[in-house]
Amino acid sequence: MPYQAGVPRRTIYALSTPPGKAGVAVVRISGPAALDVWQGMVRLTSKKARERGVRPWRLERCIIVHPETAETLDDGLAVFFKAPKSFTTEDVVELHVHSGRAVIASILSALARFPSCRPAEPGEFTRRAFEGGRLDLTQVEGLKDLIDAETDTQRRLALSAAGGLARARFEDLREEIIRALAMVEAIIDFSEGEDIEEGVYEAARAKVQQLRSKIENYLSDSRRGEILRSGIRLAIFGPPNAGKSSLLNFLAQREAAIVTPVPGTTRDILELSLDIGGLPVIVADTAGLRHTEDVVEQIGVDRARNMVQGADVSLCVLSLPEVLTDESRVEIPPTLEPLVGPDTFVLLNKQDLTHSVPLSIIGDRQSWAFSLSTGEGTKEFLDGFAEALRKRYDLIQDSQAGQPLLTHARHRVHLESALRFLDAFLETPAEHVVLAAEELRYAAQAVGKISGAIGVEDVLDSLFREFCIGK
Ligand SMILES: Nc1nc2c(ncn2[C@@H]2O[C@H](COP(=O)(O)OP(=O)(O)OP(=O)(O)O)[C@@H](O)[C@H]2O)c(=O)[nH]1
Ligand SMILES: [K+]
Ligand SMILES: [Mg+2]
Repeated sequence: MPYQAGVPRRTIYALSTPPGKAGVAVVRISGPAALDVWQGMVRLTSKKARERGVRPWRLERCIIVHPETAETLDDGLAVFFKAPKSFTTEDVVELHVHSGRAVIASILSALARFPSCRPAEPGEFTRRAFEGGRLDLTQVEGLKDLIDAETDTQRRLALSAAGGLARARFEDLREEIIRALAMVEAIIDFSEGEDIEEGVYEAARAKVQQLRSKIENYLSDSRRGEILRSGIRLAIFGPPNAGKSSLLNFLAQREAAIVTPVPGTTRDILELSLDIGGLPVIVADTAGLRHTEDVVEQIGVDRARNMVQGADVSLCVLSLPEVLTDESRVEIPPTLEPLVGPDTFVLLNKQDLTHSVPLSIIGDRQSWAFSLSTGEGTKEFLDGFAEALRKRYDLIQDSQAGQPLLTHARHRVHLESALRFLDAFLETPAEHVVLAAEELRYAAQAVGKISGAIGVEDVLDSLFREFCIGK
């Protein structure tokens, strides 16, 4: 339930670690009655600690007792986070206990004895952190992405969002729009009969021009952030029997796809989520592309083409002995030409079947020659390919500067709408200054929606005073 002023909040509790047998479980309690829970259930083990009383932010040895019967439920540790310096910004108590079904059940049912406490709803601790202003929406998303992260890149991306990088950038943007708005508002308020400094409207326009290129800059990230968060979609394609399914199996390190000497083995698309050099990649194996009378195979071929066209990255696998010319050059088979773009990676498989070394590949596409049968050249491919992906997604290791900002489609939607409002402002002639101001207000709101901030009046008031207005 969202926070309502004047309505006292219930204290919530939940097991914050996964249920099951484990060394430690954490039960979290947040809200005004957290200290009552401490008084009722935590008995500090050391006499000294008992004499000192509750000290916030310190992990204390204790036994956990039932608040009514005083029966010992477990032996563990407890910590009190005093508001507002806690995750939720409320008083929080954490009980670190043994993770066993009966222990947890006894503690949760003891907590239910407090009339001011109730079990937390899913995500409610984070929701309180958001309502308490501890986290904005981008941080909430970052936190969720962090928990879901399966590769190093995703972890890094989520961690910087959770740490407030996106929040700070969007907040800056919103404040700058409000500054421009304050300039325009000044014109409205002071135009009648009073002198206003020359060129204020022009200054506001110049500022909006700047902001618009900043936003465009954020938007022109080739959707890197979203792609990295959800996984790079990679399509493996090529003629039948080139070794596409063998490649998928090599990348997955298991026999995921059927491999046979029969051309046309793969028909349906087979997708796997893999970690390639720390990057999340959704790899799709596809049917070999060739002309066929077989209806089923034809469907597979159509699907393969669509897959390649819709993928973020495509990898063309060819059988080296089949594409090598007499002059040791590689020729892309004409049937594949339309699908092989300048960004397509080319893999020349079955190097074990030929003695000649390929001299060049048409164009300057990145390519590797190897043999999936003998393993020759596969390590070089894997390292080089991961490096190429990192380069393509512009990931400068451990540098926040290289990290894309927009990790959710939602961010893009709001930024695009902000851009439209800024454009509308720029198109509004100076004599319609009231309408122009309205566009800027919408633009600020659109950016505010990214972080979940609402209302601009507060910031407006304080910023308004900063402006130098003629007397
Ligand atoms: N000599 C040699 N044979 C290979 C190599 N890689 C794969 N093969 C063999 O080539 C045949 C075809 O391999 P697949 O992986 O099924 O090829 P594909 O491209 O998926 O074929 P389709 O699904 O039919 O389009 C199999 O018999 C593999 O064992 C290699 O590097 N050298
Ligand atoms: K095959
Ligand atoms: Mg196959």
